Amino acid sequence: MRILLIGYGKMGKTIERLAKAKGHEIVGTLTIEDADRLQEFTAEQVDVAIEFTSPAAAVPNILTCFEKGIPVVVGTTGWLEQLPLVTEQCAAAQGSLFFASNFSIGVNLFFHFNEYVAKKMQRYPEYAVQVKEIHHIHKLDKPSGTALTIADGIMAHYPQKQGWVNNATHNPEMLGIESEREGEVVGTHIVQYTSENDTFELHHIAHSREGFAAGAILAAEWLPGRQGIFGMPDLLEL
Ligand SMILES: NC(=O)C1=CN([C@@H]2O[C@H](COP(=O)(O)OP(=O)(O)OC[C@H]3O[C@@H](n4cnc5c(N)ncnc54)[C@H](OP(=O)(O)O)[C@@H]3O)[C@@H](O)[C@H]2O)C=CC1
Ligand SMILES: O=C(O)C1=N[C@H](C(=O)O)C[C@H](O)C1
Repeated sequence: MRILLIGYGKMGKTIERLAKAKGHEIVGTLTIEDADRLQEFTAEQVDVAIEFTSPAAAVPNILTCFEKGIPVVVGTTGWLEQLPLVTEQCAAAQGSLFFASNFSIGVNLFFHFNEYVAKKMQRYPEYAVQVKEIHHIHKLDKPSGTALTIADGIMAHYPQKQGWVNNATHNPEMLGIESEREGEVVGTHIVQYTSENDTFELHHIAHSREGFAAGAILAAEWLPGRQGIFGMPDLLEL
């Protein structure tokens, strides 16, 4: 497959290495310096674009891919408040978008078990639930996209929660999401249930970026030929 990499940082470079090892061709790598070059590419030259940039850059890049008819796989986090606009534009342009806050297979299984556990635990009000995420110091968005997906999964089963706050909280109507930035931590997510007597946790630790990159390449192999907005549950049939 001919892949255009929009964003050539930590993720773009990892994806390039794994995609080439699978026999894919990288037709271009774009950074902030040459972002305008996206305009030069056409759907005839590119089978799929993979976008890992920054919260500010993601939506313009997605909309440009729609205009050009280039299917786009997006891993960038921190832009989801603009999902209604993206959804509208995707329908208008008959575009193809695959988005995941986290492309790792392990994290997507974690999402699945998180919902199962939340559904059970909400029957036991003596347990307080909170989410914690730890990432490297370069990360721009807070809370992480993954933590927000985890929070959605918990809140779906806790009708008393009105929303989330980005810190620990004793307010039973809010879900606390703690964010920690530390060194080069790749990505750690924890869901913690605590009572006076005990604590139990669901814990996911990414050891490298290869799991994210491998999932994004699977999505890029799956997306062309499909129209609409898709995510990991579609790909993994979870
Ligand atoms: N969904 C998932 O599984 C994962 C998601 N992420 C998310 O992906 C995003 C990128 O992460 P990461 O690779 O670590 O970040 P980096 O900062 O290492 O890389 C970002 C890259 O995007 C480039 N860039 C910025 N703006 C533009 C633009 N307008 N057009 C083209 N390129 C641009 C930067 O250019 P320059 O080099 O010139 O600065 C850089 O090359 C983040 O939002 C992160 O949260 C990360 C890991 C997994
Ligand atoms: O910025 C990162 O590095 C990561 N971002 C994603 C997120 O915001 O959840 C996924 C992963 O945790 C790494």
